[in-house]
Amino acid sequence: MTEHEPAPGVAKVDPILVADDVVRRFGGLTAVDVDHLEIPRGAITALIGPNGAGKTTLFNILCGFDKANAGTWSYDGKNLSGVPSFKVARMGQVRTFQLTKALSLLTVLENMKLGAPNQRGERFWPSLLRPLWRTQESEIDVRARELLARFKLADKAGDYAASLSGGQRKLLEMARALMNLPSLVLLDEPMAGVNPALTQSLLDHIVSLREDGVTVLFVEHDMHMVRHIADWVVVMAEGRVVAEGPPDTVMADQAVIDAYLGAHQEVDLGVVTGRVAAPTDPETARHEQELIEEIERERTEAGDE
Ligand SMILES: Nc1ncnc2c1ncn2[C@@H]1O[C@H](COP(=O)(O)OP(=O)(O)OP(=O)(O)O)[C@@H](O)[C@H]1O
Repeated sequence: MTEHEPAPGVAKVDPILVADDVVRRFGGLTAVDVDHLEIPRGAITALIGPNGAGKTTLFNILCGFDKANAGTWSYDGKNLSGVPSFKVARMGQVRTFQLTKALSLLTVLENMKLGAPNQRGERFWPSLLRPLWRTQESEIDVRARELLARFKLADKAGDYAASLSGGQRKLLEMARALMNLPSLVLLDEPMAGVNPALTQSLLDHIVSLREDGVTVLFVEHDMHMVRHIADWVVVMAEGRVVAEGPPDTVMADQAVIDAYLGAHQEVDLGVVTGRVAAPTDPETARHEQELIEEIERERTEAGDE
């Protein structure tokens, strides 16, 4: 990946995501203070670090779910600073987001359709061009069902998402992100709250994304979880990137061990923790609500026909 020893901020041959001088403060607390970070294209990168290291905050900034106080970041050479998350998604960089209460009241198939790009959000034109809209609808339906089959959720298509187990929800979140044909997928603790049997299946799906040419960046609290699948590991502590490199090199790095042990995480290391729902920026929440209302209208129309 590089001719030099891996060090925080190391340059990559072909980065897909580049961040510079990104700072996020909450009152007097500096949650993120990253000088320079490059995410390699076509690889699986894990963002790890102890509790409170700033991983989630940085992740949310990179995909437009939170705003930084300072800094710039770009995806595929396009500046993303200040771009809201649903526009970031249309550019091909998609994050998974946890099933909110509203989304769990939709069926599994409807959840999948919500992940499709450039359709309902721009609905004036499609409604004027109804036949075209219908073609797009059936293409979306086919893609959704193919992905559900791949993620072994085909027989759940008509079930409410609320009825899925924790692990199945994680599979649905990942499958839904793929509706957007992304080139970069950001996964927020994909293994959190998942039983060991499904963890292996989730890990396999992450590896299969890379095989499809998709770049993956995922946040993980448990550093042992990443050893098997990450090509590259970025370690954060106290808002900063303290180390990066291949998993085995990083796990043996004294700065990394100190960061974890210094934060008194030794008891927590093997634990897969449940996470709170990711925050939603107001614009994305409004967009999501509009989509839900439209699905509900379509359900009513279908019932009337
Ligand atoms: N909305 C917020 N308001 C105030 N402080 C916040 C907010 N979000 C995060 N923080 C603080 O910023 C710091 C970084 O938090 P962040 O959630 O990014 O860490 P993390 O590395 O993802 O930790 P974890 O593994 O526990 O999820 C913490 O001290 C946290 O308390």
